Amino acid sequence: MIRFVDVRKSYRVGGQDIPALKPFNLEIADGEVFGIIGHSGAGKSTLIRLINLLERPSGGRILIGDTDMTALDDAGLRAQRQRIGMIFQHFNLLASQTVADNIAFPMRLAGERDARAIRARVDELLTRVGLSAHADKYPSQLSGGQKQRVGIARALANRPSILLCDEATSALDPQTTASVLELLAEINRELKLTIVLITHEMDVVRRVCDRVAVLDAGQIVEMGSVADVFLHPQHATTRRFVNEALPEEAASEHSHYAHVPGRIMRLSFRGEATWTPALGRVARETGVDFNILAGRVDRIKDLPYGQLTLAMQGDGVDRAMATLRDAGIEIEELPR
Ligand SMILES: Nc1ncnc2c1ncn2[C@@H]1O[C@H](COP(=O)(O)OP(=O)(O)OP(=O)(O)O)[C@@H](O)[C@H]1O
Repeated sequence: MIRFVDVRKSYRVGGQDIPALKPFNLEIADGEVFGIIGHSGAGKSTLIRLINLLERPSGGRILIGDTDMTALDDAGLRAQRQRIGMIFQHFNLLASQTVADNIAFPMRLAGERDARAIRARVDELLTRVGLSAHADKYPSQLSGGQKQRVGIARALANRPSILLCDEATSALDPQTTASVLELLAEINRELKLTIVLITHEMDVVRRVCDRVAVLDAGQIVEMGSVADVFLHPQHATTRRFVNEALPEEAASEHSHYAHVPGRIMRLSFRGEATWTPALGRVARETGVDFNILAGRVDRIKDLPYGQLTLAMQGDGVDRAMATLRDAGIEIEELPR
């Protein structure tokens, strides 16, 4: 477990303390994929860098398991940092070293001298990230996605229990992003690593995270399971991020529905409810008419979900809503 207890962080700029993170508490469970989303300057990098103490907090304590990171001396901190791997937006590979040497670097830094043990571990990691044929290449000979895979292999070299991802897919195209996120999900599943990632894209959170915190101007303004936050965003900042991930619906919502007769409902289906034929049955039973205005079926990590915006008409609308709710479908009436 990673625990932030009353942590705050200010930067000293020109003799003044500028707050970057207001006091907060946060717990990240072992084995979860935890996302931190926020706009530029919200404090995401600061927060993630506090975990391995690349930034020192201005107050409060950061605990990993039973270890108070803030109380360690330099040697203790070096040892703890080996339990924490990190990957970066711009990969931070050593340009003059081969892929194999980049991956071996943290092992050598940790004092490993056995060349055969290093080679065996490098081969194992190259297989895991799908780059076995590229061991002797240099970073400049690789694509962005391949460079990030080297970054991931390097981060895993010393068998960490935590992996920090600092905008790890922001420099990649959508398809490469999807494959790197799939690799992170696989690593989380198979190695039971805790993953903390920061991003400014809700789609990254939706694909890979279990829980998410929304950071706005140095404050956590919303936190919860990705399904809850994604399907029912509460804070204005969260809504903006979710709408960016659902551009069609967001654009059509308020402008186009004004002339549509009936009551406008947004239905959210999760898990099994996504595939049940509840709508047709309820329409037959209650005599309501419905008109589909927008819809989407997708996944939140491994959970199938659907969202439908409907215009419903007829005397049975309230009864239809109650029946749909009984079937496990969440319904929200949109203001007109
Ligand atoms: N080393 C520093 N010295 C002074 N101020 C800093 C420093 N690092 C960050 N800040 C300030 O702290 C605030 C939070 O910055 P931070 O980099 O954590 O945000 P961020 O959400 O990661 O943004 P970005 O996505 O642009 O990196 C910003 O106002 C930033 O200007």
